[in-house]
Amino acid sequence: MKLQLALDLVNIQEAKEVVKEVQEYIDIVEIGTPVVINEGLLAVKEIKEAFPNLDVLADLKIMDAGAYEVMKASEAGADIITVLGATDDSTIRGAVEESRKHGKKILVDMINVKNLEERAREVDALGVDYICVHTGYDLQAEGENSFEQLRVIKNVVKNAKTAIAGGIKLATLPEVIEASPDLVIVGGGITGQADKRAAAAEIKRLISAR
Ligand SMILES: O=C([C@H](O)CO)[C@H](O)[C@H](O)COP(=O)(O)O
Repeated sequence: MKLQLALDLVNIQEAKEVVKEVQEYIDIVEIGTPVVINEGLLAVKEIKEAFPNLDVLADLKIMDAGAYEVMKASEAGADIITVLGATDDSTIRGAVEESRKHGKKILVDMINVKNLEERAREVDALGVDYICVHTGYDLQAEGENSFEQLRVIKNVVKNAKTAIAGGIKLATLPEVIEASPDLVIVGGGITGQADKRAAAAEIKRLISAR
C-alpha cells in the first residue's frame, strides 16, 4: 500500500516546502488540479526536478484529448497522469497508448461515476494502471466518503491497482486500510495539520503495518 500526498491549495514554492517536510513518508506527490490550473505544468516540472526520487502525479482529470494531454504532462516529468472514468473509452485508450510511449502510468478517477461497478470493469479492461474512487471537495462538504465505493471496485477490478481519495484523515484511515487499496491519497489530512510531518509519519506507519 502506497501513500500519495495531494497538494491542492498551494503555489509551487509552498508545494516544495510541504514536500521537503514530509518526503521520507510519501511515495507519490500529487500536483492537484487547482495547482495545475493556477501554475500550469510548470508545477509538475519543478517538483519533479526538486524531488527526482519521488513519483509525481499530475491530476489533470483529463476528459478529452487524452493522448495530447498525457504527452504534455509526460514531457513535464509526470510519472502518473489522471483521466476521468466518466469520459469515453476512446479518450482513455488514447491516454493509455500515449503513456506507454513515455513509460508513464494512467490513474482513472471515478469521481461522480454513477454506474461504478459496470464502469470499473470497462475501465479495467482498457489497461489502465490505477482505478481510483474519489469523493471530491463539494461532496465531502455534504458528508460523503468513498469507503463503500472502494469495496465495490475491489470486487470487480482484476488488472489495475485500486486507489482511494477524498477527505481521508488519520481518524478514518483504519476503515480505508481495512479494504486494502493499493494506493491511499491524502491531501488535507496532512497539509491541513499543524504538524504535517507528524501526520504523514503516522499515516505511513499505519499503512506500512498492513
Ligand atoms: O483531487 C482532489 C480534489 O478533487 C481537488 O482537486 C484532491 O486532491 C483529493 O480529494 C485529495 O485531497 P483531500 O480530499 O484533501 O484529501
